[in-house]
Amino acid sequence: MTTDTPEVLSCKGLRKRFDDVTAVDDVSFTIAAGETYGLLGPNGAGKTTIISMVAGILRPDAGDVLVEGVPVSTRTTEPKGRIGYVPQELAVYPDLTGRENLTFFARLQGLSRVAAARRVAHVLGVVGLTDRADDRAEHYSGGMRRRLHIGMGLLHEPILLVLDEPTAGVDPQSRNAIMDNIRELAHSGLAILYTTHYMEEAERLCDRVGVIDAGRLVAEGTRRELVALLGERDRISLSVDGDLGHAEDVARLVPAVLGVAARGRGLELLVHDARQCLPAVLSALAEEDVRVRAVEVDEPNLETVFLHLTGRALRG
Ligand SMILES: Nc1ncnc2c1ncn2[C@@H]1O[C@H](COP(=O)(O)OP(=O)(O)OP(=O)(O)O)[C@@H](O)[C@H]1O
Repeated sequence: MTTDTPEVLSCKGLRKRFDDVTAVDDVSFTIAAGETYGLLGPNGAGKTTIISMVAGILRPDAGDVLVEGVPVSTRTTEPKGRIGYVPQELAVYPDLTGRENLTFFARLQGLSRVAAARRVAHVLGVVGLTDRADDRAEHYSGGMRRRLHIGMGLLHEPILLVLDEPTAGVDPQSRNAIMDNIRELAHSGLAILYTTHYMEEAERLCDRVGVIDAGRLVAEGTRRELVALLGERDRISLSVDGDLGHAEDVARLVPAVLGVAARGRGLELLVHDARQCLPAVLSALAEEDVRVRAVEVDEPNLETVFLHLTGRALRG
């Protein structure tokens, strides 16, 4: 890589241990301007630890974070000023209006009264809260509070926006609004680093995805590139009655089954050829009195990729 590459963020060989837990193990990736990069992994995989190091809040044991080629460290303010960091915990004052919340942070960042008012009005528009700007935040929905929170990360005009599970705990409609906001921000040229354990979000929103498992980046690429890692493999979804753990154990023993994960009220199976192996799966389950209510053969998705790479489900 040369110094004039268009990468906004470059992480090289990041490592972090907490006592005897290796939270992040040799993670490297880059994000270009206008690109949305998703870190996808289950709870505890190390996503928050990675982005805390990117945001300069946590010092890596090894490795570097560079923003436009300039190292980020916990001791310096530059180039942290180029990063908008939106952590999981909401920092919204409920008894202030949306506009007052943003103005408070804009003034803390040293903007004059006039400059703050102008910037806040712009950010309220970006996050779609102009109509409700003068209502107190305590009357906002969870999704609106999240968007206000994202707005706080945009006040200082960052070039890199870092979002830690920004849709956690919001309803599907608000989730869509948040994702629309993020897409617009990427179109405007921001580089976006996004963490999620929702496969659907990563698939819809991210140009490239880094799959994180137990602190390691186990694969990286576009959705198409990641699915191509599976080769000629199919995904079978089964809805079953009764003991899901037992059904999972039975399915795992069928020779043609490459991976099994319990999900919701059913099982996801990774197989070589669904049509060929389905009879064996169904008869093995029937022999063990597992009742199958529905069978679907689907295109592989990022969940299947995760199952293939780790042998486990992304989420239960
Ligand atoms: N301050 C800390 N002290 C000790 N262990 C920690 C600390 N922070 C994180 N860990 C551990 O490091 C690992 C990675 O945690 P991290 O929060 O980065 O995962 P995550 O992928 O962001 O999960 P989640 O989606 O639940 O936030 C976990 O095993 C966690 O328990």
